Amino acid sequence: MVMEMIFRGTDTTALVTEWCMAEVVRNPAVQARLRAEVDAAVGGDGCPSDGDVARMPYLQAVVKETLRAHPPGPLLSWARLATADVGLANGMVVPAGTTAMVNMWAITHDGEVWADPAAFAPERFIPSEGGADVDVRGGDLRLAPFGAGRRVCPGKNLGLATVTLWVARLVHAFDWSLPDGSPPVSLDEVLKLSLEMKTPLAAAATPRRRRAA
Ligand code: HEM
Repeated sequence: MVMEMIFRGTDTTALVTEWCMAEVVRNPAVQARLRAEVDAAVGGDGCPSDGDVARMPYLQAVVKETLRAHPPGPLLSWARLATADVGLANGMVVPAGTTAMVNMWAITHDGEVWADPAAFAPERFIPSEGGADVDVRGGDLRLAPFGAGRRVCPGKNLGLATVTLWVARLVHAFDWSLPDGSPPVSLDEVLKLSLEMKTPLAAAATPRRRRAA
C-alpha cells in the first residue's frame, strides 16, 4: 500500500507543480494576479496554509488549467481490457477482449471541448468570469486528470491539496523569472511513466521579503 502511494503519488505531484511553475514563469500576468490573491489572503509575512488556499479561487483555477494543459497521466492508466461487451451512450459497443485507452490529453486539447486550447487561461475555470465550474476529481469528463469511476486516483484530494499549497507558498515567498540569458521556457513534453517537461524548468527565485531574525 505504501509502495503504491509512493510510486503513484510522488512524480505526479512533483510534475504538476513543475508544470504549474513553468506556466507562472512564462506568464507574468498570471504570476501577478496569483501573487495579489495570495498576498491578500495571507498578508504580511505569514505563510499560506491549507485554510488560506480554500479562499483562493484564482490559484485553484491556475492548478486546474495546469492539469488541463499538462495532464501528468495523459493516457490515465494506459490500457484497460474489456472483460465483457460494453455498450456506450452513443450506441457504440466495445467488444469483450478489446484493449481500450482513454486519451485524456486529446480531450483536454480538443478545440470543440475547450476554446483556444493552446492558451494558458485560468479564467476558463472561474464561473464569475464566464468560465466553467469543473470538478477535476472525476465528476466531469471534459477534464478528468485523475481518471473517473471505480479506478479513479485514490490520492486525488491529497495530490490537489499538495500542489495547490506548494504553488501558493512558492509564489508568496519568491518572485519567479527566467535566469539571465536563458532561453524561453520550453513546453515540449516527453512521455515517460508520466508526462514530463522535456527540458526541466530552470527558474530564478528571488526572495520577496526578509523575516526578522
Ligand atoms: C496531482 C497528482 C496526481 C495525479 C494527476 C494523479 C493521477 C492519477 C491517474 C490519472 C490515475 C489513473 C486513474 C485511471 O486509470 O482512471 C491514478 C491512479 C492512482 N493514483 Fe494518482 N495521481 C496523483 C496523485 C496521487 C497521490 C498523491 C497518490 C497516493 C498518495 C496517488 C495514488 C494513486 C493510486 C494508488 C492509483 C491506482 C488506482 C487504481 O488502479 O485503482 N495518486 N492517479
